[in-house]
Amino acid sequence: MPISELQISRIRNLQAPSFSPASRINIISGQNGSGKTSILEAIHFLSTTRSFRSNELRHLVTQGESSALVFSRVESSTHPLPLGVERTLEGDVRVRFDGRSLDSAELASLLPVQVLYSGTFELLDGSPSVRRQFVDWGGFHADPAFITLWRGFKRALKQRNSLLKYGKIDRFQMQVWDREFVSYGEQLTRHRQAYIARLLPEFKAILAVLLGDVDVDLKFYPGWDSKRDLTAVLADQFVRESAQGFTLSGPQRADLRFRCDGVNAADRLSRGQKKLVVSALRLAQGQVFRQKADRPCIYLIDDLPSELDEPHARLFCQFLEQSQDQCFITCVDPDTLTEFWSPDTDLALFHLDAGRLLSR
Ligand SMILES: Nc1ncnc2c1ncn2[C@@H]1O[C@H](COP(=O)(O)OP(=O)(O)OP(=O)(O)O)[C@@H](O)[C@H]1O
Repeated sequence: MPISELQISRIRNLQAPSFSPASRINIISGQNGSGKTSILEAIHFLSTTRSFRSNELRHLVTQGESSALVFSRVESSTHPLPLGVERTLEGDVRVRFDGRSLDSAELASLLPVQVLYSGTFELLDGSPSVRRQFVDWGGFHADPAFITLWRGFKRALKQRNSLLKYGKIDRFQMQVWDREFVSYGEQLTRHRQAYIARLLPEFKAILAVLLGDVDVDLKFYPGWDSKRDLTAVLADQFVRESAQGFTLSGPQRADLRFRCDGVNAADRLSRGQKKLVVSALRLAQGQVFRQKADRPCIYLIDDLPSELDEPHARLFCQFLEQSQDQCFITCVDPDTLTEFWSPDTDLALFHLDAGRLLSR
């Protein structure tokens, strides 16, 4: 569902910009500190009630204000529908869509976003939790059952960990949570594996175009030795877990492993190559989403030209153009980017000056 109208209030330095984005490509230019990334953050906030740059709301909310608000209209098969998200520093969250409240899962499913920004490299060299989030984004959008499994697993893990942490282990209670942990954990893992199996050919095909001869191998690690039964793994590690006070193996330790020429890809690739690998992953993720859901995603791409030479930036833009997704792309100088699109692509240019948005 593309966004056809946006009104942003009380986010960073933005001076209440209100605009009608193009259904396909939106290029937002401006000098350093003008607020380009903040526009992307505002759209991310609309889709998730969070920033992608900071876990703390107070950084997103304009200094001296007490809440952030983004109002929008999103296209539906008939007419644009209103969607508004507001969060206060006191902790209240209000999400209203077409006259009713949405929970976070409904909101995420309404407006799926893919983000590429400087922190995106973490997908290759950051902590495993970043890669699990990536896999789980796919699992969540691939199957409505996923969220129930994910929540069930999280609950079992939390209960197990609290029993282990407080030391007085009631064996009967532990068995109950072990059963839940294994049952949800195995189902969750099957969904994750199925998702990666679908993603992999798309990722490889995009990467072959973007990176040419450099081959990057992607493998999913479920979080324990997958040749072994998870129940047996829990039984074997119980004494060590009791000593350490938390669950050692299982889907909470799942990861993706990227290898290039037999070594960790993060240690081998240049920054530009890393950006292309991460872009290929995000593009592949959007492609798999579209095949399944038959609707586009929203891409938020911060400073697209940085790290990329002109031919690679052009190739990347070609993928975006073919995708039919709605894209918001920031850059300092729009001149290079504007010539990458075919004349019939719905394209809008915006320029930001100290938080004020001007159409170009
Ligand atoms: N909570 C806040 N309240 C008010 N202003 C803020 C707040 N947080 C950040 N700012 C300011 O808002 C601006 C936001 O910059 P942003 O990162 O969006 O700029 P940008 O155009 O993406 O810059 P660059 O090209 O350097 O990446 C900065 O000038 C920053 O100092």
